[in-house]
Amino acid sequence: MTTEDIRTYDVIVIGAGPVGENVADRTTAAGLSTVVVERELVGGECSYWACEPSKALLRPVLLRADAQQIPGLDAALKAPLDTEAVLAHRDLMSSDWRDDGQVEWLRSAGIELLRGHGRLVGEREVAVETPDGGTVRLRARHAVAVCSGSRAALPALPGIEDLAPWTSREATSARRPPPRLVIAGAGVVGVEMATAWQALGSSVTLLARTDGLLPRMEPFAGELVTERLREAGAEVRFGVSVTAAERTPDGHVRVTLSDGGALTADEILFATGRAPRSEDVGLDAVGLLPGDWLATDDSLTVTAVPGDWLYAVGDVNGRALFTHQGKYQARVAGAVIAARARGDALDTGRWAPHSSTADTEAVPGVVFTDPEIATVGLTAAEAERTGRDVEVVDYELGYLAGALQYRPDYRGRARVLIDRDRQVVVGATFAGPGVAELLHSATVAVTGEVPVDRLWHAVPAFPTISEVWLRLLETRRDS
Ligand SMILES: Cc1cc2nc3c(=O)[nH]c(=O)nc-3n(C[C@H](O)[C@H](O)[C@H](O)COP(=O)(O)OP(=O)(O)OC[C@H]3O[C@@H](n4cnc5c(N)ncnc54)[C@H](O)[C@@H]3O)c2cc1C
Ligand SMILES: NC(=O)c1ccc[n+]([C@@H]2O[C@H](COP(=O)([O-])OP(=O)(O)OC[C@H]3O[C@@H](n4cnc5c(N)ncnc54)[C@H](O)[C@@H]3O)[C@@H](O)[C@H]2O)c1
Repeated sequence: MTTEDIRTYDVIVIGAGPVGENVADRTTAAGLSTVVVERELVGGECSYWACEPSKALLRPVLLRADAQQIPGLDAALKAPLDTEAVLAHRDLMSSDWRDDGQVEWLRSAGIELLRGHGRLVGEREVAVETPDGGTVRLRARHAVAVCSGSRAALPALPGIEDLAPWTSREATSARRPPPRLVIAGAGVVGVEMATAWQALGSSVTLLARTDGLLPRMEPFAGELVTERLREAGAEVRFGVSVTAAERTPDGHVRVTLSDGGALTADEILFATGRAPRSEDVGLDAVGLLPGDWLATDDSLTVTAVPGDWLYAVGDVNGRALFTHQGKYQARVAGAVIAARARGDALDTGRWAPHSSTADTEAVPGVVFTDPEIATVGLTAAEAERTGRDVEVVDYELGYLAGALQYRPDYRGRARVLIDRDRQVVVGATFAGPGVAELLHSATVAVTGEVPVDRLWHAVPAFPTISEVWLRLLETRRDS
């Protein structure tokens, strides 16, 4: 290798998903020359096989579910969805799996793009295997940020390689609804995709190995989603998992279940969690184990590697697997890299600019099902598990004038957790139609550590679903 093969930048970013793009944006804005290495599409999982296509599939389903209950609109909305039109809109929202727009954005932001597969090969060094079969060696003056994301984790079932099951990628990009779709896994991907494909024409069987859906959330969230899925015609089964599955000669899927039962379907989706995309990024070259989550401290620095030059940001660090949270980490990591490059001391205290404190205190998330589930901070079970002394306050959203205006058959519930010592909200869950846009009020209350007494002065407009905040305070006062 000659010296001409080596290109030097201030910062190298591996992976141009939403997180890598944001790290690069922040370091470039700080005046650091930055190259992003991408082996597939600029925009990553979120733009093409996750957030964007899934929400494009779900929006018409949720809107229709609400509108069907509104007098004057109900009759017009009884007909099935126009599946072809929904899928065409999904294609548009996924930019037809072309990344020209995002490549142009990188260019306009002054970020260099190098297409190819990047691997760490030493301290501050990355080798990139380019599409033409060549290798480009990159050297970083300051930092390398691994933003390689995550992929679907499949269960270790015999013969799964020959089964060609759906993962989140096929579930978000399929060209038509399979007549019968079995979904294994009752987390966020499982319930969102069950909601979408049942409405788009599939007969969905959703298998949860737990005794409810969305097991990491407040139990009422999963109960409400189960009710609606069943009303929509899906079969939802608890306490059962897949023990074997095979593709039959006629292309169907034969599924054997842990309860001794069996199912035949056209496709099976494994929505059984994520694994870090870290098996082939050269972790062994820096003394780490390929395939592991890349653990970091709150400044997103990989502390197991000396020298404060290696960062892991977004899904690959396993801290909070959401686009918005990865982008938050990217803003923090960008500030950390820039500060270290200038020789400035870091400010890593709680809620300080160089600490991703929200990853542990206030991760917001919305599940776009009917009804929507919006959560931030702790659940009651997490509070109990971690020994936090909290007051739990519940309110039925269907009692609110704003909820009944929104949808006359409104069913939903809200729960907030109040830290007894500090008298601040440390967790909130809203489950009901249209609650997604309510979530940020709770996120602000949790991150701002707003005293509960002050919340009495935050007056929600009438008649909105936000009045739940007032009702929760009144319920607490009167109990
Ligand atoms: C079905 C589904 C729906 C979701 N919906 C939502 C949602 O509504 N809201 C939300 O907040 N989150 C959602 N998520 C989660 C969200 O998609 C992820 O949190 C987000 O994509 C993580 O971004 P990232 O940049 O860390 O990783 P990714 O988006 O996975 O991007 C990583 C990039 O790195 C590239 N790469 C990997 N290895 C290399 C290498 N060695 N060399 C070069 N390039 C490499 C990949 O090709 C990819 O482009 C959803 C996830 C799924 C599966
Ligand atoms: N709207 C959103 O923001 C959104 C949407 C989709 C995904 N996501 C993100 O993507 C991540 C991945 O979602 P996910 O649903 O794949 O993972 P998840 O971890 O949320 O759920 C996986 C589920 O599969 C179950 N499971 C695991 N192995 C199993 C097996 N062998 N058999 C049966 N069940 C099994 C688990 O008990 C769990 O309930 C989530 O953490 C979420 O943050 C976000």
